[in-house]
Amino acid sequence: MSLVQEKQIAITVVSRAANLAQSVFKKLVNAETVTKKDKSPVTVADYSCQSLISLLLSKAYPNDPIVGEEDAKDLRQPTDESKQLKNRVVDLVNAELSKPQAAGEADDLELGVTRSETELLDAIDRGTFEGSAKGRMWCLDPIDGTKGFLRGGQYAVCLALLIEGKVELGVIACPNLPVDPSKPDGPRGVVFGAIKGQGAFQRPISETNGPLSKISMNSITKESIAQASFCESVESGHSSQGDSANIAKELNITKEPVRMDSQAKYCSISRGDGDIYLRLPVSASYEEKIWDHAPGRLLVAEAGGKVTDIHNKDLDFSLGRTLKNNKGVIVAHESIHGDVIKAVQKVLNVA
Ligand SMILES: Nc1ncnc2c1ncn2[C@@H]1O[C@H](COP(=O)(O)O)[C@@H](O)[C@H]1OP(=O)(O)O
Ligand SMILES: [Mg+2]
Repeated sequence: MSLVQEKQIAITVVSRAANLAQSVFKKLVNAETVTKKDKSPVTVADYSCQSLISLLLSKAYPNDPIVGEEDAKDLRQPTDESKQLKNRVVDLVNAELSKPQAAGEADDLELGVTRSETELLDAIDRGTFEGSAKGRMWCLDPIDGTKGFLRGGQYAVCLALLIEGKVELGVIACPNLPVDPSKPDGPRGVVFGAIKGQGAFQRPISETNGPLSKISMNSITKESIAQASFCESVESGHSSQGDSANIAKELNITKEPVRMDSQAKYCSISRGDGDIYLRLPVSASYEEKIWDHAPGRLLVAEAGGKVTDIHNKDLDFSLGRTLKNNKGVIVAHESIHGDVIKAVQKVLNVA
């Protein structure tokens, strides 16, 4: 199967999951959010989107492993809370699966058919692969930016195909991102995608048969770097906002940072809504997860940008479920990435 066909499949499954997430978002109540052992929140949308995407991917690629953020352990517990959550996941996924195939959606996914509870829970657990430098694997964050999802901000459904540890295909759906950035109150919901060597594109999620438009980062030079705008996490625990303010000062950037959750940051700078994305380590021990960066990294690279860590090293997706050989993430247009790295290393006192 060619990467172009794989792209159509990835866009279809991610867009379906984005529809599901949007429908949950409209009706989300606190009872549908649970807190995992590491204290991060997880919602019915996280489980449902992982189930839906893993199930559809397994129709198209029965032998491909999936590195997904969630597992179904908590849904398989014999408690009332677990059963309630599980039933809701099964209902939501089947509601989305039962919608017939629309024009433009990929063939061979058996859309229009509901599934048993066992199939849907097993699909979630297909995401427990440990990662590998060899062969093919999919990398899935069913709802990236769960905190953004809960606060009505940005969140993203994120999927990437990796071959021999390198990202070959990336698709990200952002249900809450304006289709046209110059109309923040206009329609929302955009799907982004990239194939290595073939560029980056976007399309409204709802237009399953619509054209994909090519996107690129703003061209920016050393001379215009002071006019750049940068984005960072809303959560100060995910990226040091004090360090980013000092880096901005070092680059003579005066615009306030744009704070948003999830890989929507990669998407928005890929289409020129902003110029730089800084993710600066807060804790020395945190290892970034591959599903938080795989599609975003390819999207930016295909839109003219460069993505490294604070040591100017490429992100290495071949070492398991985390980027254990990297610290932080620095994203900017190729023409200014070196200058941004210099400022980062000066402020953080690293080389
Ligand atoms: N200490 C941390 N440093 C960086 N990222 C983190 C940290 N803790 C959690 N994350 C991850 O940041 C991602 C969201 O990033 P952003 O702030 O850019 O929206 C989530 O996937 C979250 O993982 P998790 O879902 O396991 O909590
Ligand atoms: Mg995430």
